[in-house]
Amino acid sequence: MIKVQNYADHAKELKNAVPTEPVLFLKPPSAYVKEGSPIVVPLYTSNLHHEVELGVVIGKGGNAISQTSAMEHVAGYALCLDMTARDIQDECKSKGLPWTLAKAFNTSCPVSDFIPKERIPDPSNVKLWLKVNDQLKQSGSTSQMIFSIPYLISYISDFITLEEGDLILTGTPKGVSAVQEHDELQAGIEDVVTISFRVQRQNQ
Ligand SMILES: CC(=O)CC(=O)C(=O)O
Ligand SMILES: [Mg+2]
Repeated sequence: MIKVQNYADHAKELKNAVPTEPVLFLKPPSAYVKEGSPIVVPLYTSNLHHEVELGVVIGKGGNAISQTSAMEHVAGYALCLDMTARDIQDECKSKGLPWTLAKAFNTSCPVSDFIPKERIPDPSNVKLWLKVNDQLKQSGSTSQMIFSIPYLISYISDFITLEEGDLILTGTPKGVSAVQEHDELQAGIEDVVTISFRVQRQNQ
């Protein structure tokens, strides 16, 4: 699974520079969690953030994919949460270390069921939202993305050969915040899907 930083308002709220090229990082398959199972907060973080994101599911692999043909490689979408241990990420950033423990731990990527491509005819203009315990925290549109989906597919495939089943998370809009044990996270793509996950602390 490949991840990017892609919304100027989120970069600003974290006091990061607005990226001029996509910032890429990876999550392993063990990061996936489906509804019915909890998001487990690792013992080593005290500042776990939600980030709601549109996920793009690759149907046809390839490398050096052109922007014009990029959408032919898309099978569909998923609504995803990029759970991020912000305290660990800040520490890694200050030391120039990779973000692996901040981003790639078990259950760090809650996902919806697969959404066929036809259900989102215009992925460049869909509304995403996230609530914590019924309180709205994130509300944005993929129209605010810095880099379009065709650009991301083309850019990534120049460095990493894309394979069928790969999932590209396309970045989060502003409004990220810390979650606590027993919180209920609900998120949605307007008129398409909603998901719901409970937060649980890892056992000592
Ligand atoms: C700073 C980040 O955590 C980047 C990220 O994941 C994003 O969605 O933006
Ligand atoms: Mg993210």
